[in-house]
Amino acid sequence: MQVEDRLENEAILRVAETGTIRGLGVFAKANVPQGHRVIFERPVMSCAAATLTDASLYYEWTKIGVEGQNRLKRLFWKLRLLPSSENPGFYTMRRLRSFVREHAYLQKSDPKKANIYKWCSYLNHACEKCANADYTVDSYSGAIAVTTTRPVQAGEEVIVNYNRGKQNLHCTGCKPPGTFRRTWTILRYRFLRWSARRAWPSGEEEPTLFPPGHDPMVVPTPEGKSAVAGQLDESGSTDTISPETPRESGAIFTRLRGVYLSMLAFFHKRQLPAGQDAKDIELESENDAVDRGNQAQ
Ligand SMILES: C[S@@+](CC[C@H](N)C(=O)[O-])C[C@H]1O[C@@H](n2cnc3c(N)ncnc32)[C@H](O)[C@@H]1O
Repeated sequence: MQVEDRLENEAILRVAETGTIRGLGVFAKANVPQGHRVIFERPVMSCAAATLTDASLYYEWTKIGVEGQNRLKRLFWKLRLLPSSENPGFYTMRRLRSFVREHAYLQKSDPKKANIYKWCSYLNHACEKCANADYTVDSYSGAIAVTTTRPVQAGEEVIVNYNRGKQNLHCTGCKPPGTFRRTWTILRYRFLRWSARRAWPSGEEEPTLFPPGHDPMVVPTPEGKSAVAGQLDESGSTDTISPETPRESGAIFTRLRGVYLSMLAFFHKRQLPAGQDAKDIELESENDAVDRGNQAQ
């Protein structure tokens, strides 16, 4: 096997925003030939798949402790709004469960496990025809390998076909969503990411998807030189993104957040008994109360 055959994970991939309803995705930093193993990794978290509603996830989440939880929060922004705690409450567990449902791959061990991976949990779905890679999960160790099924160009998204069970994702390649659904999903998604970024305590370094000093555009080559990954296409295709293009504007999202909070307060107020004022209602206060109640039991 040649040295370049072993380049995988961060050596040839990066996680970036797709600019589509798929949210974040995994992109190739260099041209990858067909049949190349682009990802090989072990789970960063694992729990019993059939028991997502019972103690398994709770056990795993508390077992890794606050430090482990913070490590996962660095990898997955969707977890960042959750409090790190050795005694997570109802709300935390509910968010965690939906995260696992969305991001886990099944390991066919006995009992079946739901595994979260650093790279694979960012892979998006496409139909068999449009997918450019395939994966296998080792039923013993849970290690996952993703291999390209056709050549992938630098800047192209690595996509696999994983629509199974109850997940009902469309292939955005050959079945693009309608304008309304696309706009709504992208806005909602960006708003959530922006909130997650702001939720990180000020003064602490904001978590990134890459280690410090890592330049996602520079691809290490086997000879020890560095090659700059090819620029992404300018065709406006929704399947590729330009890393230089700033995609988020703080002002717009501040305004959107204001509108969103006013809407929440308005609907909340309608549900209150007459005379009670809703102006002090804070986001998630209901869930916090459930959390506290749960912990008190
Ligand atoms: C394994 S995660 C992939 C990472 C995810 N895109 C993110 O930003 O965290 C799977 C989730 O990505 C989104 N997704 C993946 N493929 C999609 C597709 N073809 N169309 C719409 N959403 C997709 C769905 O929300 C799905 O639940």
